[in-house]
Amino acid sequence: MLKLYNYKDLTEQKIEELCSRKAEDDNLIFSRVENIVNSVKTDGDVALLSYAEQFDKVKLSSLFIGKEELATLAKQIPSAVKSAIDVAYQNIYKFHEAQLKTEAKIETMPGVTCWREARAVEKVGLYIPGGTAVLPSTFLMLGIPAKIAGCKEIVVCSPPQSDGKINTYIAYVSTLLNMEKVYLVGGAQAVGAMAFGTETIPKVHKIFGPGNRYVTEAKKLVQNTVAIDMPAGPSEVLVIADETANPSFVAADLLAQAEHGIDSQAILVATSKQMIDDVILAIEKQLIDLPRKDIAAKAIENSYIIYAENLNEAMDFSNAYAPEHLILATANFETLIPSIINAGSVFLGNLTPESAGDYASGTNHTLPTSGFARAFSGVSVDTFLKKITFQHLTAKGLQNIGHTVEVLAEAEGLQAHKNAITIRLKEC
Ligand SMILES: NC(=O)c1ccc[n+]([C@@H]2O[C@H](COP(=O)([O-])OP(=O)(O)OC[C@H]3O[C@@H](n4cnc5c(N)ncnc54)[C@H](O)[C@@H]3O)[C@@H](O)[C@H]2O)c1
Ligand SMILES: N[C@H](CO)Cc1c[nH]c[nH+]1
Ligand SMILES: [Zn+2]
Repeated sequence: MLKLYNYKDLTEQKIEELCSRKAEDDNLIFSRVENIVNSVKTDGDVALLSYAEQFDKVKLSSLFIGKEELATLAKQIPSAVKSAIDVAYQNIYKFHEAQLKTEAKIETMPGVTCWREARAVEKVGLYIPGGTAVLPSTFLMLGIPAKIAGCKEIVVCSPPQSDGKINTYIAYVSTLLNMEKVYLVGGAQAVGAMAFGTETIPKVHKIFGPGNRYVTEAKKLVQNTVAIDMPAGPSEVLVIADETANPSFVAADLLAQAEHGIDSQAILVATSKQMIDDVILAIEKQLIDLPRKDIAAKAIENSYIIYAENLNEAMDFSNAYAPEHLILATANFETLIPSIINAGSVFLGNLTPESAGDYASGTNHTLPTSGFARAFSGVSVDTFLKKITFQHLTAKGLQNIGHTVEVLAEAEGLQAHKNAITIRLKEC
């Protein structure tokens, strides 16, 4: 069961260790991923077909499913799921569309105007996980902002099913997003394929999407060649609970992330010892009925509880940990918001389950894990855009700024820089 620590007793070193997310086999995973990515780089499709046999247990006759077949598969989904996907699509679209903003042009000096314009990354690769659970919700979370941003070429990779096809829900989302095809490739090999290109899979400029440790390690590895959204690995949740929390709700939220995989993290930081006992009991009770109880139990075993004396201490730990998801299971959540420094996405109060954001409220569920929330944001329309700066100088502008640039260029000993100003000033 969950290990329990008292925040007051934790040394700096212990806090670092609790926040590190290191695993004993990290080096092994890295070297496996390196081998996979290198063999995709050298052997292309041959390697992809061989990895599909090895990891996905399928002999593929084609590395992709085209638009027509996707449409046929999409027709097979039950109407209740179709309606739920449609609602999620609309909410995610609405929230992300509002992120498109035009910036004002700024006149920094009379006649000197500077501004930024957004342009979509032209070729993007989306990874849709499909190992232990197929995640059509991730397809919505990546495909919708990519479309809103205006990306020209969208390459989609997801592991094949054992029949060599793709899940019907994934097919339905691909029709909603008007995708041409879905490539049947998973894991580190999918990341390698999108980074270097193969005979079948186009090379992209930026790779997006979550995945297991293999996928995430591969994304980190290919960064010399291609940009990535962020490291978005095994799911994490940190719940801060005080005496106003509902222990059954807290247990449900912890288990929701624990069921993603045995390497998920489900951390409770509570300010009441009674609450801790009640949450542990509720976890034991709820686990019994979960189809993925073995996975969830293992993840819970790898996680821990911290007793903090007050909400400030709890928030200090949370900021050090930088969780992918932070749930404030307290009626007093408003007062805590200003002290949140590091978190991927935050869920406020006792009636806001993380599952709402995972599927349908509108926010993006592709979020930084392993402490990367200290420096990265989750996926948004911005992640698919580059901001290009522009400037224009009139004759007046050149006269106003000229002397400053000449002096600075001189100070740096860069005469040609200075001349580019002087030669123009002579003309106006
Ligand atoms: N951070 C986020 O935003 C976010 C969002 C959704 C999901 N997730 C996480 O994504 C992950 C999905 O993992 P998954 O495994 O279900 O699907 P996945 O698609 O990420 O990985 C499946 C692939 O992993 C590869 N693989 C499996 N075992 C391997 C081995 N021994 N050696 C080499 N490659 C191997 C195979 O190619 C397989 O197709 C979960 O950990 C989940 O928590 C994170
Ligand atoms: N919790 C995951 C992000 O860590 C996203 C997800 C997809 N489906 C269910 N949950
Ligand atoms: Zn989830």
